[in-house]
Amino acid sequence: MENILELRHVTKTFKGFALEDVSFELKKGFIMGFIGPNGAGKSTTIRCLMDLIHVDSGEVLFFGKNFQGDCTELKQKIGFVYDQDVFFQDLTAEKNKKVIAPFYKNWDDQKFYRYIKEFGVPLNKKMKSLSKGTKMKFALAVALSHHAELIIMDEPTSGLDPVFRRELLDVLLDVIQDENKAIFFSTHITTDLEKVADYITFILDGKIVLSKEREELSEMFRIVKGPKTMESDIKQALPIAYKETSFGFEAFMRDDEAKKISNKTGIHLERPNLDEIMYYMVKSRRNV
Ligand SMILES: Nc1ncnc2c1ncn2[C@@H]1O[C@H](COP(=O)(O)OP(=O)(O)OP(=O)(O)O)[C@@H](O)[C@H]1O
Repeated sequence: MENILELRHVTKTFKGFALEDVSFELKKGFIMGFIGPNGAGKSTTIRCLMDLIHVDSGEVLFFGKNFQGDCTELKQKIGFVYDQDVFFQDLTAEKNKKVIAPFYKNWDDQKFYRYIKEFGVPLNKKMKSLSKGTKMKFALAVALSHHAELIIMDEPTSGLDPVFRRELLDVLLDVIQDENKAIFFSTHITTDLEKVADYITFILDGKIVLSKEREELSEMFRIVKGPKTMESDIKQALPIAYKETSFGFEAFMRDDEAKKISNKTGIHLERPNLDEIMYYMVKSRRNV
């Protein structure tokens, strides 16, 4: 199956922070969630792939091709939602649309107005007077209205109320019905990803620690709970993270390690959700 997006060994160094050897791929027909704690490098990675900042080394391929220096054609194929104000703040939403639409060969006015109506964006108000969430809705409507093949979004659901967030997830699932498209977005709201993401890529301290199918990821780890008397058994089983609780202990470990001790009396295994996976991985800062 064809990769719609591929990063190969991308590095970018700032004073005090570096993206190191960032590699992952996204195939057509799938949604990938990009997660990691504050300052892990999500926005920097997205800026690198949108060529808003230049990579020091490595390669970014879209549709199997390196578009470096030939972004005009590429931008037609990508719907991009950025985490900053990119529209003309003194113009109304309608005027912004009039400026933007001609840049896209496949601009679809009907689709745009349908989303604007569905999302409840007032077109006659100046951008600067719109709330953060409404600006995000406008940005989403634009990104979805030019038949882009790849939608890239930096924290699109932050600032959105839970009702609209849910509606947006439905829109994303609808977009991905077309198996030639793909969606890549960063977020801190992992419950959104539990609903829609096929793949999860996790970045920590500028390095990719995981890029896996969501289903596979949920089978990869276990939270193991047990009484204090089992402490030495658990420590021998090489937990990724371990903490004492009022009942005994809680350990985060790989499923294959957890299985080895699962039949011992008092041991209880739970499947972690994405928040818990992120929590323990960040705490341990260990590669798996
Ligand atoms: N232009 C820059 N110059 C120097 N440092 C930068 C620059 N841009 C980003 N950084 C640093 O890179 C690190 C990663 O920032 P980035 O915005 O990519 O993180 P993030 O994962 O998107 O975080 P958040 O979840 O808080 O949005 C931070 O320490 C940030 O200060």
